[in-house]
Amino acid sequence: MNSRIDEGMKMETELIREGDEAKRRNSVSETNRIGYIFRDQRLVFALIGFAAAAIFFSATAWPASPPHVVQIADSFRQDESTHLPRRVAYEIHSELGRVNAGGKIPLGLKKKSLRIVVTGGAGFVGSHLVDRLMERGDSVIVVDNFFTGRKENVMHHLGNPRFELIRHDVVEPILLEVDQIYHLACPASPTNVVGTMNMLGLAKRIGARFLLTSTSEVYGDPLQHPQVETYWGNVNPIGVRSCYDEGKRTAETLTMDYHRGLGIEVRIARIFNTYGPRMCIDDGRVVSNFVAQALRKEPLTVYGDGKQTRSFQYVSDLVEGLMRLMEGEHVGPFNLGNPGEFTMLELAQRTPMKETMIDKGLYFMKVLEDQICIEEQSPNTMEHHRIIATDSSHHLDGRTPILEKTND
Ligand SMILES: O=c1ccn([C@@H]2O[C@H](COP(=O)(O)OP(=O)(O)O[C@H]3OC[C@@H](O)[C@H](O)[C@H]3O)[C@@H](O)[C@H]2O)c(=O)[nH]1
Repeated sequence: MNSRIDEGMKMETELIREGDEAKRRNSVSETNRIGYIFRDQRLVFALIGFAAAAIFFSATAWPASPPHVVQIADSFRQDESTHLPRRVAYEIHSELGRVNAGGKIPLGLKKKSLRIVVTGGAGFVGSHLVDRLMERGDSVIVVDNFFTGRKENVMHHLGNPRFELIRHDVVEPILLEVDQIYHLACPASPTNVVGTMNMLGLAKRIGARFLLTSTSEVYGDPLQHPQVETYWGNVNPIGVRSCYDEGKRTAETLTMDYHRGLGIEVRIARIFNTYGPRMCIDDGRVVSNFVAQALRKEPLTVYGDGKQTRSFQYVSDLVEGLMRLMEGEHVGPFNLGNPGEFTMLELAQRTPMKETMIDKGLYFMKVLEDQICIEEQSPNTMEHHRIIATDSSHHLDGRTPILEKTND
């Protein structure tokens, strides 16, 4: 019995000794670890490493609120045309750094190229816009049904990997992934409203910024001169061209409704008479008519008494205006035109005819009876000056801009 107790005590003493031994070993290894850290200034190097990493990450990380998002918020405060916040999806889109439509870009970073669809991009104005966007380095999709547009206008981009051409009528919906939509396609028919709805639907679905090309014709036969954007116009709802005027007015209404109701980023350009290369010779406008008639040595058809006035802008000025409008912050209608005004008689007199007309008496053929003439149309371009800084070299005061450029 006693020997069993002795044995137990012995085991207990041994266990205690082993425990002490283990503790001693642990404390020795702890001392070794601490010693290891302090040896050869390892701790100093580790601290320097942490500090460097912290500086690097804080310098390269995106700010919590990127500059261009701040700009959108600022512009919202300036924007009196709406009380709704702007499209959230667009801002999120921007935060991802995939698009920067006019916002500030972080210092040192190259501006991202955009994916842009231009409806009616094979037409007169559309093709010039496409040229500029391609030149800027963007990826451009042209959607055109070629009713009035021509493939030749954009042929020179075929084969460029940043360019796509789709034959499509916008009265049918289309799904594309883009950052911006320039909606130029618009026949003078009631279907233009359907096309606009489809493209607004696309803008809503993909969170793209939408620019509607409207017209000075929304002012109808204006009672105010020159026309400011706040003027509501004087339009005949049942005239022969009313489907165009009223169609564009409805398109503007829809555009603003999509903006107010769904927060879509929208721009509206009210375009005044424009001329330049690639104009359709048979589009019925006064400039192309006069040029065609001069070339055919026919009398110029001056409608009415010829005292009605128009302003004419060169197409490159218009394209510049469209792009600045799209990239800028102005929501709501914006006149794009040239402030210089002419009567149609003056325009006819300025059309170079001398070599082409046999008899000076054939200069003008007045069509007096049933031509309905809008008396005065010219934009109030105070804002236009601010954003476009008009190029006076393109004022229509003679020959070359019309004849040379429309013939190339
Ligand atoms: O052969 C002609 C053609 C037109 N005209 C007159 O010239 C003036 C200008 O007529 P245009 O057909 O060139 O065009 P408008 O200025 O009325 O509208 C044009 O330019 C502005 C755009 O927004 C419109 O969409 C576009 O149709 C009108 O008073 C018209 O009666 C002529 O005297 N002779």
